[in-house]
Amino acid sequence: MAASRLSFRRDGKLVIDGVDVSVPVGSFGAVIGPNGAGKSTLLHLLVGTLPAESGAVLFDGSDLLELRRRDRARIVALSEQHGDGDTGLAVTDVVMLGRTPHIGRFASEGETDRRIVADALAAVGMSPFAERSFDTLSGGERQRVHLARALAQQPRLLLLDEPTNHLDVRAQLSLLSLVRAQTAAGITAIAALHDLNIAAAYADSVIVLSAGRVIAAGNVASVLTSELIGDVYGVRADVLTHPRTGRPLIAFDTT
Ligand SMILES: Nc1ncnc2c1ncn2[C@@H]1O[C@H](COP(=O)(O)OP(=O)(O)OP(=O)(O)O)[C@@H](O)[C@H]1O
Repeated sequence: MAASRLSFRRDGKLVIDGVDVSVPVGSFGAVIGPNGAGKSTLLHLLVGTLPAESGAVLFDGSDLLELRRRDRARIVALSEQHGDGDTGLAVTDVVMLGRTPHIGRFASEGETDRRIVADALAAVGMSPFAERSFDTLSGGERQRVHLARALAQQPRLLLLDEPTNHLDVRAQLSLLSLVRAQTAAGITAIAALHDLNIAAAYADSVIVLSAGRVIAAGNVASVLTSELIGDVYGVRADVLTHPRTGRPLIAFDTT
């Protein structure tokens, strides 16, 4: 996946300013950066729910931004943390919405769609909640249903906006393992993350956004240095090496 020169303006102000993002197929890219840096906006540009002012998103030979909505939705899905007011739907129906781009215009869901939805719910550990009203779920349960809906869409490019938000530590690790399993199966994943240690532990590459611009990008170890963390977030941190994985381990200075 290679996005180039993406720009987006709000109230005349560039909030995404000529951004290039490249994430190899079948790998996991983390987008990090301070509040308001433009991470969510960038994901929305990639999935086409916000219109880019300029730029292209090349994936498997086509520019996703040029595709019709339905065709694009067969390739790229965004698991969001917001946008879930009262739906009045059962959990299984929310996840079935992910099948919309695959179901013929005048057709209805079939056995295959129901199996894919059941598998997606099982993958996120939400099968026991299938018939519950989505509106009664906790924040973490909703987050997992959002992911199930994106998985049911069977995208080749999976975008996740702060997917670990609301999740307890075990649910966080299991979600990231699930993303890792997806990339091992050839899916390309891009997640906006706040937890730098989660990014360091799971991502293959990191893209650092600040004020709508990419200020660093590359593999985790080369990008996540104490200098960069200091520059971007204005905090002090030592970057250690995880004793078993060899990946960066960030210890914030709280003294
Ligand atoms: N609906 C909106 N209307 C006006 N400005 C917005 C809107 N949504 C976002 N913005 C602004 O656009 C900029 C980028 O926001 P965005 O949500 O993409 O940042 P982010 O990096 O995802 O932030 P966070 O880490 O806080 O979730 C911010 O300055 C934000 O205030």
